[in-house]
Amino acid sequence: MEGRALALSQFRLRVVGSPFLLSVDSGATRGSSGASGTPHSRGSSGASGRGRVATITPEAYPSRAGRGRAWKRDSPEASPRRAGTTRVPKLSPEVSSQRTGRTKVPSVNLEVSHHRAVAAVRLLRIEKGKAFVDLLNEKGNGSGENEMSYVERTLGFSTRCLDNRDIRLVTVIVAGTVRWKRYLDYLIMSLCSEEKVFREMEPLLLQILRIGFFEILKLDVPVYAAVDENVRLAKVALRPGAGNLVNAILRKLLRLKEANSLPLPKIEGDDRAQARALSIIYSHPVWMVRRWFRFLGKDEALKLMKWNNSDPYFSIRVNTANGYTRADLINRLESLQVHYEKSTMDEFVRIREGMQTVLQAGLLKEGMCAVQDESAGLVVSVVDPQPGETIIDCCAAPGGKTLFMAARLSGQGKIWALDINKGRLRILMEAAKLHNLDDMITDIHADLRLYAKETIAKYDKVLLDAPCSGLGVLSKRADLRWNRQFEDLEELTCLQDELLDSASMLVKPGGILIYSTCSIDPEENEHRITAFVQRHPDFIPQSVHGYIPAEFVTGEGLQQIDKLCHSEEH
Ligand SMILES: C[S@@+](CC[C@H](N)C(=O)[O-])C[C@H]1O[C@@H](n2cnc3c(N)ncnc32)[C@H](O)[C@@H]1O
Repeated sequence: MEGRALALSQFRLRVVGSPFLLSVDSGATRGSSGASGTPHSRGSSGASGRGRVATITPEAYPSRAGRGRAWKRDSPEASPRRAGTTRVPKLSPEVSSQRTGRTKVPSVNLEVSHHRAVAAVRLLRIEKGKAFVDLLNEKGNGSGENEMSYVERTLGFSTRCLDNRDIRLVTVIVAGTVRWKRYLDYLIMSLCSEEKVFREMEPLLLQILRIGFFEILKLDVPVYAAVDENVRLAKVALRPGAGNLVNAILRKLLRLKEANSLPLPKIEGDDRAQARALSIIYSHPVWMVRRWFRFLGKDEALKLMKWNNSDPYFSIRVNTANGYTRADLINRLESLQVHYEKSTMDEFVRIREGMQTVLQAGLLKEGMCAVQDESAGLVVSVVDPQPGETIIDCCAAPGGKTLFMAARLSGQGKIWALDINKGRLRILMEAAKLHNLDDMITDIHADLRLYAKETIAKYDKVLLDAPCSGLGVLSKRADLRWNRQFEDLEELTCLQDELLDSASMLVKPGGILIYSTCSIDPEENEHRITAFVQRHPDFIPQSVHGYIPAEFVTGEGLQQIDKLCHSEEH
């Protein structure tokens, strides 16, 4: 008999889980329940009551939980809406000492465009590995004050505190500038009088130029704003000469853009040369482009790069465990005038703009919803938690899927959330408590490879949401493409094999093992399953058809790759 392993790669609809479904070859059915030999029984009780939770779930921000940035508005005087207003407010001494720990009152410089100044400093810090790209955050949790003190220290003056519009602009500029870095740098270098000028450019000046280039080329910001504001920022933050250089280069860029003659490389020559040209035009590392040429073909590689460069939307999952329905969530969004789209998945809505409003309105704190990718929801749909089942989430933290699975159990059943990272596990349990799901979830702080050897516990369903390259989420994680190296893949695939072997030891006879990653790379997906099934002929790959909406499998969404794996008749 032939089994089928479905590999779902997901770049078209920004759907990022690639769940693989494997059942133990015991002839038992999917619906079996009850852990055998499970040592962690705390009893499972219903998820009643209304938890109050402020959570940004990890799907959207996998590596940033608990490290957000926010700005607190100090006073209306300190926050005039636009740059360039004539009044120059001073922050109160109280605010000043809160922010900086010093008694000195920093002067707020209103000559510069505040969001550009903050974006430039943030870009500088990202480049040094000391900040993250996202800015989606609730204001007022204190971390924004740190951010502002970085701005003050770096620029030598304060900007006023940012309002929502500024925060959105910083987010757009920072994410876009990071995403388009290779393209922008190529052009900046081409427009410098000599390469040395670019190579030796001081870091802050380079960030200001990148912002100007990005605004002109990708945001179509009016000339006077893109040129004048960035020139002024360079003059004030650096020196007049720096402003003159920015002025000269940006004006040169404008002329070339108007004449439609940007000095970009031609897509010609052999595959290697074409990959190099495309890596500049679409701003990706060359090794990724070459890899996608090989695995996907040129056309698909191109589509993927365009997709990675598009603005992501956010998905929000309504928290049914707290008694809310999607209609409740939609009502709230409408009252907040936040535009949304319904997902084909019942619990989800999509938001392109207005996330800041949702956060500030406290919808997450109320436990009404969580930010979660639909792709993560698809993985949970493939797990298909049934009341009464025992499930172990082997790489659980910070817990987006654990919480959704627990909600789907409708108060009956039990989930064990295992992770090697204690801090992330703590975040998971705090969220579980706020969602009133903590009775159903037990955390296990362990290395899965050791835990699997030592325990006798077996579970109905075992989810392995493995650590991966994240190559399927490049549009949401703008910096990831620059942080990943080709060599990472080999290390990751070894770890994935080890974790799969360990996870398989936890599946009870007749149980199910689900493997998912947020990568589109076949080495991390199909190849791992093929290798696993060869090592473990007692596991039979199953189709995920019937578990997730067909749209995600065959439509504009997930690309479906069917792969036949031979297994023994049973
Ligand atoms: C992709 S993330 C999991 C995301 C999570 N499933 C969710 O939905 O929020 C991978 C996780 O694997 C954990 N991990 C890595 N190596 C591990 C190991 N040897 N044992 C257990 N967990 C591990 C990491 O700490 C990380 O939290």
